Amino acid sequence: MTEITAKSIDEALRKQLESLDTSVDAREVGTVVQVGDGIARVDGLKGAMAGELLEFIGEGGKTVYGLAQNLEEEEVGAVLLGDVTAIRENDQVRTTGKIMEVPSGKGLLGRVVNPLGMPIDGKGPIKADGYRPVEFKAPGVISRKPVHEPMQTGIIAVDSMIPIGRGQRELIIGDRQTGKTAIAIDAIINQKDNDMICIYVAVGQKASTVAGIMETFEKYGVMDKTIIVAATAADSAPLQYIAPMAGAAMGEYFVYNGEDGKPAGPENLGRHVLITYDDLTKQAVAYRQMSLTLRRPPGREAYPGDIFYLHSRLLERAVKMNEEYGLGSMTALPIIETQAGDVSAYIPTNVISITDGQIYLQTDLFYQGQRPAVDVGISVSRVGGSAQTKAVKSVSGTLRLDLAAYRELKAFTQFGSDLDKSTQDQLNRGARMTELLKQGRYSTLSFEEEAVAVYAGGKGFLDDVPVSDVVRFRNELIEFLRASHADVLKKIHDDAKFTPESEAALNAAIDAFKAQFVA
Ligand SMILES: Nc1ncnc2c1ncn2[C@@H]1O[C@H](COP(=O)(O)OP(=O)(O)OP(=O)(O)O)[C@@H](O)[C@H]1O
Repeated sequence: MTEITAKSIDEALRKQLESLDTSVDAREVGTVVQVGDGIARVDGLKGAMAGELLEFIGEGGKTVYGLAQNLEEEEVGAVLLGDVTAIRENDQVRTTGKIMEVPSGKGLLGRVVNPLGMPIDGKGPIKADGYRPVEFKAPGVISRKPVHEPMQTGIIAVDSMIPIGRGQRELIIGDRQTGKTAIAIDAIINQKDNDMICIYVAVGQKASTVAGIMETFEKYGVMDKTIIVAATAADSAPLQYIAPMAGAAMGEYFVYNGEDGKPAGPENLGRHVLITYDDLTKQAVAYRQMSLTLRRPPGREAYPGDIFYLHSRLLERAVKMNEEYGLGSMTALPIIETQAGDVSAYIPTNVISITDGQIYLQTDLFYQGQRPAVDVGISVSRVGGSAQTKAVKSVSGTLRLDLAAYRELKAFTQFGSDLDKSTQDQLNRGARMTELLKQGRYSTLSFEEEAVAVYAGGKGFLDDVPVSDVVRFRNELIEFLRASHADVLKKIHDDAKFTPESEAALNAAIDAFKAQFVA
């Protein structure tokens, strides 16, 4: 008989353990100590990670998911994402070992989903190609490329003076009811005939508004390449908080994967995505609500200290990848609502400093009938210039100057009526150029049409057209060119710039149009 020693016991146990071939489920289990206002305090989850998905087991085994937010010494503070009423004190909570993910893939195109990726459009289940984390570390500079391709919005005022490039983050900012959403929607509608995939994230809007937007997209034929992620005003604060990140995650699938669903690379090109966050003010308010109920210390305007980090983390995810990573891009158009034009409030200044430029919309202009109400004097695009099409760029320089001179002179000449001819000419030109920038909703133009419109103004073809007829002149001129001089438009489109030949042909065409235009 062999002698039993500590060593032999140790060996025997070791052998037995090695022969076991089941994986060990090392999830922690804790209990709810307190629940209310959509948040829960959980005891016993020492190893929970920040942002980890927690599984709450409620009444009758019903599972509700939550997000671990506050990691304290004794407890974890979590926000609940589902049916809050199903969770009571002493219910079990398990860690899942992963951070929150949303379904992604082509199956989501044409659908309206909530921030968890569940369909809310009544069109049946969604077949996802995979899952992506809602929090994703933005790629570093080494894998990026400077922004260089245009992202046309089809709006003359934006494309000519505040050009946006693929991969850029351009803020749309203004008071309520100034046409912020209208610009974002027109930009999506303008992607109808190109390779752009669009995502519209609605935060804290009415469900009826979201339904209206879906109908608009369907009407203009872009819904099949668009995903609408909606956390409506009736949804809980955590859902509104997560919505922009969920939308970004759904977009990233297309940027980082090729057409075949495999990772993008030099041979397998990534796709282009346009994402609009409508709006980040409401997301910030939802996050503030969450943070206060979690008893985080309030900072400026009662927002938590990491609100800047929240928005910068989100907007850094807009990218233009380089050749090695498949050249995909994600362009972000965040929207921020200001109160009485106050851009120096906390959230507006934060987002202004994060983005690559902003489109300012002004209430005064809106009510004067200047729509879109873009204040071109203070709107900027910091990187889009290098992405602008040459045709538009060559005509927009004079437009900017004409408008700047006009603004200055107009203020100055309000007091006197005796004007010399050159001042009068500048005022006339400016008034027409300002008029030229007026554009109705859902009437986006291609870049060659925009270039032609600005060209006509800059070359003085409008100088003898009454100001009240300028918009009609522009619209009819474009119709005329489309109908009987499509070759001129096509030439400008193909060259992407004005050549002496196309200019001569265009001048002749505009003259022919003017001869039959009745003012
Ligand atoms: N270019 C335009 N031409 C005519 N009407 C416009 C134009 N742009 C916007 N509008 C009208 O202005 C109103 C406000 O537009 P929109 O809802 O886009 O503004 P918003 O700033 O997003 O508003 P909210 O503060 O409600 O989010 C709408 O009725 C819209 O139809």
